[in-house]
Amino acid sequence: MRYLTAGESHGKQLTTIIEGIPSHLPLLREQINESLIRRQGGYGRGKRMQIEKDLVEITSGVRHGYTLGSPITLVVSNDDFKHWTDIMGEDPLPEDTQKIRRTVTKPRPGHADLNGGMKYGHRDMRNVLERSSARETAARVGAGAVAKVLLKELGIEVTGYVREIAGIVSDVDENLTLQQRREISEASPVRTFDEKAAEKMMHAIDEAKKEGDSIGGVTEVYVEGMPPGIGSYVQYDRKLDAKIAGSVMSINAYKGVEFGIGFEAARRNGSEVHDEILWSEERGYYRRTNRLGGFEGGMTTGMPIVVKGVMKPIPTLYKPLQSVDIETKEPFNASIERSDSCAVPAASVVMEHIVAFELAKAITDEFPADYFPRLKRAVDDYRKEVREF
Ligand SMILES: Cc1cc2nc3c(=O)[nH]c(=O)nc-3n(C[C@H](O)[C@H](O)[C@H](O)COP(=O)(O)O)c2cc1C
Ligand SMILES: C=C(O[C@@H]1CC(C(=O)O)=C[C@@H](OP(=O)(O)O)[C@H]1O)C(=O)O
Repeated sequence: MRYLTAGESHGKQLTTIIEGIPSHLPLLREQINESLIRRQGGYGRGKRMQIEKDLVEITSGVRHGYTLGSPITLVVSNDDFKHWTDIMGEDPLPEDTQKIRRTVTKPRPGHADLNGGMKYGHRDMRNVLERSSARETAARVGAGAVAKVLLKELGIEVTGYVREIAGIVSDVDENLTLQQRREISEASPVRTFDEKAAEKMMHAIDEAKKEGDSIGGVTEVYVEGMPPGIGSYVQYDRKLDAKIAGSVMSINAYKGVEFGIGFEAARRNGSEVHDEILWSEERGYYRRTNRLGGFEGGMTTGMPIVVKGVMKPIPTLYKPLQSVDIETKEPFNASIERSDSCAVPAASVVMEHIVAFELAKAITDEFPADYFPRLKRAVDDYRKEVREF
């Protein structure tokens, strides 16, 4: 399985092409829309999200509610495009262009503007920001939503939520089931558990906004139902935890990844890190604890996968941060742009879908099948086999 996305933030549309989804998987447009709508929400988003109403059009690969096994194309229109037709059109510019050019020459620290401009020779850095914008995560969530449908049919569920914003931590009772995690976090405007922490987070977002600043945080994804042994220890590039980590790091503004207790492992003895192995007639092999977050040797253990990602504060600030105009080489203080002040709640939805895609890819790599019922039989047989090990 693989996918590509295309589209500029203020261009006509976002397009996702997904390859490798087996045929005969039941798939409805509404299942993708549900994910897209969730991504748009969350406290702290800016005015753009009031303009967009992300709804998908499936233009290939699905017929009468089932996948065909051929590439699936998803299209999400940018409603904002109608305000940008003169700036974003594909036709050559007319002679007298001064009025509509409005080139971006002031790079924002923390965004892709300057490096992208130098690399691609774009002296109008709009050509960079249009594609580096996290608008693209809508296209990625579309791919992840399809992956989630496949996983669910195989008894694997994935959910994402917020653990921390601006240093305010929301604890999660580790005994909560996936369903409980999903219900509680969905009900919270900051997509988290502890109501007191949620209040403080919202206050922090309001304060940041007032001060023209931005804040980051930590999101967590929790997965139930992955069979053990998915991924591999035999070659570095087959380790599934490494693939997930790379994928999470590819989300805009993500700066780090942890599995289970993560960096805390550096501060504990081995006896307080490793998860003891138990067996019962009822459950087969299982672990007393899940501090390693569901991975050993690059493979799933069969315990829930618990992975965290850290999102830096958003780079576009109203508060001045020094930069240099590339035309005049003069210093300037931050250009005022419309922006989110905190997108951590939305990013938790993005991360959920990014992880889901990696998992679906790992499953289809492990059990190659072009026909979904054959894939399901292979996974069921494998579950039985490892249960009897
Ligand atoms: C859901 C989401 C929304 C974002 N919204 C904004 C925004 O409104 N303004 C902004 O400057 N950056 C925003 N970002 C972050 C930038 O896209 C990101 O910092 C930029 O692409 C540079 O990439 P890097 O931070 O990974 O180095 C957002 C990120 C995510 C995941
Ligand atoms: C459009 C989305 O997020 C955008 C991500 C983003 C950025 O620089 O990453 C900048 C903002 O866009 P604009 O410049 O149009 O206000 C966000 O709204 C979205 O999530 O759908």
